[in-house]
Amino acid sequence: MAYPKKIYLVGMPGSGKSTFGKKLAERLGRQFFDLDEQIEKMSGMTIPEIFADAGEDQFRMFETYALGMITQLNEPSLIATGGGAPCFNGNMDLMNEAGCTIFLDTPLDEIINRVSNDRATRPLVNDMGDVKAEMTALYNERLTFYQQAKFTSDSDIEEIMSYLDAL
Ligand SMILES: Nc1ncnc2c1ncn2[C@@H]1O[C@H](COP(=O)(O)OP(=O)(O)O)[C@@H](O)[C@H]1O
Ligand SMILES: O=C(O)C1=C[C@@H](OP(=O)(O)O)[C@@H](O)[C@H](O)C1
Ligand SMILES: [Mg+2]
Repeated sequence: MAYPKKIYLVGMPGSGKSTFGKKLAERLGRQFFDLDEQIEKMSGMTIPEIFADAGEDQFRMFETYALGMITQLNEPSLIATGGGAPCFNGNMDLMNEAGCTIFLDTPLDEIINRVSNDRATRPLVNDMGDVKAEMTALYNERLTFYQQAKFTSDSDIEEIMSYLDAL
């Protein structure tokens, strides 16, 4: 059977959605979209600029709009979402209705290491004082959304392919 037309990766910032998403899209032979890149193209601003100049609420509006646009495209695609995308404006329901959602469940310690080395491009993390404590709190807040994904994996491409093959 054909794979779902839309496959979305969800998970914490730093879990590897953008990096792993490209690999998985290649393996599936389908188009890859990074939601943040689409927002940057659409707005003509970088993600840090949007947060600084327009604020997070405006960013969330752009994010939901871009997600809707990509979801409506007819061709099959793999979409790496931003870490907050599933947690606002009913986006998780939209993704679950439109296709298949996969939670990249990278261990929190690994996520904290990665984002600590990579703060400038991540406005949410850049504003954190105690990254470890605040990332842990964010993870606990968001887990309820991420757990609504149809499948969970720690970026194991073979495990994910087996799941998709069995659909
Ligand atoms: N499997 C991996 N092993 C080690 N580092 C990784 C891995 N995947 C991603 N990274 C690094 O972690 C950071 C976050 O990855 P990214 O793909 O941007 O995550 P996300 O899109 O979920 O925020 C980047 O610096 C990236 O190079
Ligand atoms: O977790 C978040 O709210 C965000 C995560 C980022 O994407 P990544 O998860 O790809 O880093 C980006 O959408 C924005 O900085 C907000
Ligand atoms: Mg990303």
